[in-house]
Amino acid sequence: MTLVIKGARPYGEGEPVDVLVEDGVITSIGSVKVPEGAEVLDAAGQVLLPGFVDLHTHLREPGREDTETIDSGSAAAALGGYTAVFAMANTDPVADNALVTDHVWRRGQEVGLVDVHPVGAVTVGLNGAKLAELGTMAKGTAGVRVFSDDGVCVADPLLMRRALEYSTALDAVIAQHAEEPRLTVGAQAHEGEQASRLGYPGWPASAEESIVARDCLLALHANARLHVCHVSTAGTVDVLRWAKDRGTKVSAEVTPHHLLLTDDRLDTYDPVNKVNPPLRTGRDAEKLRAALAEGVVDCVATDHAPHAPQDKDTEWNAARPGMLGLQTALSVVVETMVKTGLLDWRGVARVLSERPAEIGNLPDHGRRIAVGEPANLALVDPDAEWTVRGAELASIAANTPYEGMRLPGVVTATVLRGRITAREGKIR
Ligand SMILES: NC(=O)N[C@@H](CC(=O)O)C(=O)O
Ligand SMILES: [Zn+2]
Ligand SMILES: [Zn+2]
Repeated sequence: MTLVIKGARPYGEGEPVDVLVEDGVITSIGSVKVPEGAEVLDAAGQVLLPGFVDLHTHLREPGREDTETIDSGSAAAALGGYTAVFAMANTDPVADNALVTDHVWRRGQEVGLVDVHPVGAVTVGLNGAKLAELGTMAKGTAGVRVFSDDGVCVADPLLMRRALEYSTALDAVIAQHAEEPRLTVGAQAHEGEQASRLGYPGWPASAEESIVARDCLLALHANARLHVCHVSTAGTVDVLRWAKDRGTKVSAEVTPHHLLLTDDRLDTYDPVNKVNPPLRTGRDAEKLRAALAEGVVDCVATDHAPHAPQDKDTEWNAARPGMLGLQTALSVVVETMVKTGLLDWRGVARVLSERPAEIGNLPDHGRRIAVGEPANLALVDPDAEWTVRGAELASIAANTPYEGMRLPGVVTATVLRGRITAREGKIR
């Protein structure tokens, strides 16, 4: 299996080069004579990046295969430039045991488009009452290294403390959906002017920030690793900075939608904009962008959350929160971070690939583009634009908030272990 990527610029830097890939490994970079029988990817004018890694995806299998499967979600991921994704545990049944986590891993490998790493639940049934068997999931075929009750918060501080303590022995990380549930009862939108005007019960910033602060302290005292899911407020950035300065082993992600969208969009009452945590203010989005550029927020994770029309196209209060993200993430990062001069392509590689691979403990993803390294790669046309159409995305569900938007940056090919998984918008 030989592949030559012709004329790409790694990290968008320097002169165009050819990259030779043999048996899944980069074996030469420079001017490459195409070996007989080799596949050629013409990459003139394109940026070559390490394949993206998504720490936060909802694939809905098992349980809601009418909205997304490991198959359809893997296709969306490959088309979005991803070579590895972490599938959240809030499925039905919940991924709170090795039977489910090993199934998700094996099914992902069968599909073969992207490495699907199951996230294990922290508590049995996501009920927040009893720790799940983290050790059994870690020792299974899937080798689970990320645990989360995402969708709900591990609100009990004693249970969170135990989970953090236990995770250190497994070399794992606890990813927290930071939402103090007592502060968000009935909440429908970011607590602020816009929610008051529209008459929605508010989701206060303090519900997120208080849990992040608490968990940082728990992690610091346990010398454990904490990952904060979908950071959405300016105040959380301040808490993270404080915790990191004190040596807390905390990492954090921001979603593309919290970088680009604000609660201004709620004027239309369209539930496509309903998400948890809610879209915040322009000031929050601006601070999140700066924090991502600086590294206080480590990476971008999609929180790709497919929903069926009957659960989403309803009146606002009844609609499920969440939005698609896998195929639009790169473009939203280009729009918010590259076009604004906050990140160069090296920075894009850091926030979409290198840091998430480190946090998720994936040794073969997020690697340097260099000889001897595994060929997990994404090729991006930096000058192209495209118009988002939910119906055309690979996901079964179509709940994209970017419908009809024109966005910059097109993923033209994705390579997993030397094999092309997506090319020119089509799955291979
Ligand atoms: N983000 C969301 O609004 N929804 C997620 C759950 C979650 O990430 O909290 C989902 O599973 O649909
Ligand atoms: Zn969540
Ligand atoms: Zn989520």
